[in-house]
Amino acid sequence: MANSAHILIVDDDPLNRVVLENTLADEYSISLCASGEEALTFLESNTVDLIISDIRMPGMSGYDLLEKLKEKQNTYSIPFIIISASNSYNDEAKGLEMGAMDYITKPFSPVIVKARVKNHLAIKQKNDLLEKLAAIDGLTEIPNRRLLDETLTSYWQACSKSYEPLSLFLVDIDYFKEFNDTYGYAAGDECLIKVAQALNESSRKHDGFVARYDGVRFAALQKGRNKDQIALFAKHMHDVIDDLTIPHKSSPICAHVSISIGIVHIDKDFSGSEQGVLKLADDALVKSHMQQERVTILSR
Ligand SMILES: Nc1nc2c(ncn2[C@@H]2O[C@H](COP(=O)(O)OP(=O)(O)OP(=O)(O)O)[C@@H](O)[C@H]2O)c(=O)[nH]1
Repeated sequence: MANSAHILIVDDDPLNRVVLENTLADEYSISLCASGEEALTFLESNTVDLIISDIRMPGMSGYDLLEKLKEKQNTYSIPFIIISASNSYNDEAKGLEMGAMDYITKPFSPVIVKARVKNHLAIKQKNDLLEKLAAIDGLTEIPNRRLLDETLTSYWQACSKSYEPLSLFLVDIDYFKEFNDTYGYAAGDECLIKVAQALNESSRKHDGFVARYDGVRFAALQKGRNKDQIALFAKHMHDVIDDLTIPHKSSPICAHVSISIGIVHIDKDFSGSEQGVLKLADDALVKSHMQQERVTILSR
């Protein structure tokens, strides 16, 4: 990231902006804003890796800007460096306590600014990697249950506000215990990886989300689709897994690995909780198993 990192400089003084830009432009891509308000608007449609901001600016101060950024999920983790003419310990302490990563006083040494920026970008890169790893399932390398819970909450909030339909799928690999017993646990792992990757790829192609839910079950989310489209997507999931043609000689229902699907389709009724919907999807999956249906869709 370091060489292609994008840095936002916020300062009302044009000369300060130019000096900082000249200090960093050789190594990074730089954007400039002349006020906190302008920076907030800029960040609504742009992503940056680090922000360097003055404190005292007309209108919104650097502290106010920092406070606003800390309130938003998409900006709270951007490293924020304060650059200020004030060498008061109180100002420095206030900035650091509010979550700024560093405090540099003006006039500054270009070498020191460069070194500090480089260090903070390296820390951010490691934090981003850790965050990514914490959201990925170790075996299948698709999103894990933690990311599913977060994504379900954000889809749930968005759909209940916009009255868009939301569908939650639970997908189970059929007779997987028998698969492990027949082919061995390592082959079982390989099968899980293939199924997970296939479901993930097809779901991403259709603007959806898939995660490993537990053991051999996966959860998928789709927004804004009516019941017919959902039934069609479930058929597509079956086709994708059928096309893998992974032999399963001990399955009583199919010569190769197959899946069962339970779906809850929520059309406007967002009462209750996300966890309640997961339970309903589980009920739909149990129904699919009991009635030997490939798909069960419950609506509410
Ligand atoms: N190889 C492998 N097996 C796993 C893993 N996680 C869970 N399993 C096994 O998957 C099997 C799941 O069994 P069940 O939940 O009973 O499901 P099933 O045999 O597919 O039965 P139905 O759900 O009725 O189709 C268990 O035997 C688990 O030990 C894993 O990461 N790797």
